[in-house]
Amino acid sequence: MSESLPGVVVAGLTCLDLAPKFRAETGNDMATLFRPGKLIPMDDCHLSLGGPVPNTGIGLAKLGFDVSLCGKTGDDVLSTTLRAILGEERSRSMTLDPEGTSSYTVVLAVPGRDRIFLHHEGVNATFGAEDIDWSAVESAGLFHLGYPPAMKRLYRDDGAELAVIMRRAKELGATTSLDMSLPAAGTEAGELDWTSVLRNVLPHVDLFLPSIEELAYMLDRDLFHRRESEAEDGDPVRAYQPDDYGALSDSALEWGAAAVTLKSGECGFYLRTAGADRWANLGRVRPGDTRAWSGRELWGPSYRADPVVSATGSGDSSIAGFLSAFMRGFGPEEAVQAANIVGWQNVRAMDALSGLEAWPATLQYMEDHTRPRNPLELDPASWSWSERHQIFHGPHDQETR
Ligand SMILES: Nc1ncnc2c1ncn2[C@@H]1O[C@H](COP(=O)(O)OP(=O)(O)OP(=O)(O)O)[C@@H](O)[C@H]1O
Ligand SMILES: O=C(O)C(=O)C[C@H](O)[C@H](O)CO
Repeated sequence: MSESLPGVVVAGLTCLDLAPKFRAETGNDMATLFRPGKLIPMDDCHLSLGGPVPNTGIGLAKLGFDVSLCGKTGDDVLSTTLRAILGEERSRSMTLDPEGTSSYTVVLAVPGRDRIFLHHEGVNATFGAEDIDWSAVESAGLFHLGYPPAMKRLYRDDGAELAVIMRRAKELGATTSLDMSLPAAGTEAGELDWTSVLRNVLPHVDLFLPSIEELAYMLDRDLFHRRESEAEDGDPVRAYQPDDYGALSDSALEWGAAAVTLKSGECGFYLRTAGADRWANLGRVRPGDTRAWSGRELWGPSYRADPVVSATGSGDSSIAGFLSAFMRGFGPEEAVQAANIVGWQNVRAMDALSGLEAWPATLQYMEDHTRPRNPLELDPASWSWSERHQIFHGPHDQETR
């Protein structure tokens, strides 16, 4: 018998990713690599869709959901390419703005280094409520929006337009989820008071899904810079402490989210949830067992990928995994595992979508407890490991184990 799954609308940033492939022999010493006047011999260029609209949207479609994509492109050759990759059917709900340029990202994925993005905002800067297919939201179970920090109209005026969109989606009965991106330092988004934006927006967001670095940047800039300098040349995510997760998620829950997840790259996926009262106020997609989702603090280690080809879009993919389990009625432990599995599927491929598999295969990976994980060391005095769920329970976790 086929499953009956809710419909989904995914809105927000859409772009074209151009990822020139570096050769292994090129090495990864950045100072030597990027010198004025130099020619770097490259392999072919991987062309793919970028941003949460295609990455999370098509990710969810691969996982079995019927998804409407609400993004925006200009009327140019990048748009023609983007729409050709997307296909006619999926492009139908996308807005075409004849006045603007399409957004693109040049992805510099130097082997063994975190990727660098050269990003052009293009028409994502003017994306607003009128670019959303509200008739689809009326019947959708879930409305997901991603990357306001790279979408000017959504973050200006303390996020007024974003708040309008999230409120309307909720009023139309959809469960709402929101993903972030890292505001670019030194730009308007980077200098913004994100606390005011989040205070305005989070009352209308059920599932808030940023990464640890994004939320630290938005709520505690000193902490963000401290962890960055502590990491020196390594991954700053590794420098964050469990108490940072607790403090940052506290604010997000206090301002109205029912759940906050903090994506943490190789350090895995963290989930914290509000109490039962907030869970009673979800949209059409809601857990069968509200209690299982109330007052939770869980952290699942990531899965070992060998090799990690590119982490581009791993956050978008992990969200597709998390939402997929959530919308199928699984508990929070399984939703965290699904996020880590789909994030892991993602990093095995250059782009955000080619590594992703269908739900039955994903479920099999989730159930395989022998699959190797990356190390995650948490203080056993406050974090306990559950053999049954293969997950850590934190000091704020209210479930009796
Ligand atoms: N190197 C890795 N090995 C295994 N899993 C990974 C790795 N990097 C990311 N993941 C998986 O993908 C998830 C999301 O990654 P990450 O935390 O980097 O998201 P993000 O910062 O939002 O990313 P992005 O903005 O790059 O899409 C992680 O929680 C983890 O499950
Ligand atoms: O990997 C990331 O951090 C991304 O933000 C991926 C984006 O969705 C996109 O593919 C880059 O343009």
